[in-house]
Amino acid sequence: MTEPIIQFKHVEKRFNDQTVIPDLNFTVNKGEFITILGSSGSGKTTTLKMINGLITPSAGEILIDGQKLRDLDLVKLRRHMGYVVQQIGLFPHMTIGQNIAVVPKMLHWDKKEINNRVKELLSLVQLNPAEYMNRYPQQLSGGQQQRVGVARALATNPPYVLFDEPFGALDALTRMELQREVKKIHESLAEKTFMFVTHDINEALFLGQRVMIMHEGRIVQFATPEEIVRHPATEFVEQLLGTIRQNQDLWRQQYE
Ligand SMILES: Nc1ncnc2c1ncn2[C@@H]1O[C@H](COP(=O)(O)OP(=O)(O)OP(=O)(O)O)[C@@H](O)[C@H]1O
Repeated sequence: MTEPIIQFKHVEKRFNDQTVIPDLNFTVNKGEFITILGSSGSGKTTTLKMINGLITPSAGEILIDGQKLRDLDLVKLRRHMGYVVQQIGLFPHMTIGQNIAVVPKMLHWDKKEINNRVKELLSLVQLNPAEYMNRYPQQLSGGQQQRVGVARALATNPPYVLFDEPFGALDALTRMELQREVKKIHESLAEKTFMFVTHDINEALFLGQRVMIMHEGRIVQFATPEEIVRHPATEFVEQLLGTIRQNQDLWRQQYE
């Protein structure tokens, strides 16, 4: 059964006198993996940050699990929302284990529980706990650091995880590997809602059970990857799909 978990109702966002999001309406259901795709400046990050309260809407209503976001305690809300960004910001003077344990510690989990959780999460993101727990962030590759970022976001078992271009700076192969991992993690953790911002159409279509395509602050299509590929709703969506073909053509021309 579908259960609405994040709802935007006539949400508007203005920065100074510039309206970047005029009227946003959508519903995400519990357990969905949603990707948000769009060109630069289309409002993807603004939308994501309105979900965890880092940005406040200028008008309209956001409901989280049926409750008005503006009535919620934002500190508590954020503890229920994992957040993974491109510059993951691991604390350089803390070990990987300590980095993952920051929020559980704040919540006064006991030492043994934290230790077990750190090991469990490192295994989940395919990093051997014995090898990585006591290393420092600078002793890890960019891809490994992003894995730690994903582990840290999942530390307190939040029902929602928000991703903002987390793999944007990684090389293509590492990126693909991490996309597969994140997809597997979503499948293995029942009922977690993932919202994932990207400007890479391949990533959006591969990861999203539904893909929200944004253009100039509006949703131009919000549908399954199959529906988008079969029936692009606008010329902009067609152009996006066209970039996949163009890349393939470029590649072929070069080597034929
Ligand atoms: N704090 C701010 N003050 C003023 N304008 C802002 C602010 N944050 C975002 N904007 C503007 O809002 C619009 C949407 O920005 P947003 O970061 O949401 O886009 P995006 O789709 O995530 O882009 P990108 O893919 O480049 O990160 C842009 O025109 C941006 O300049």
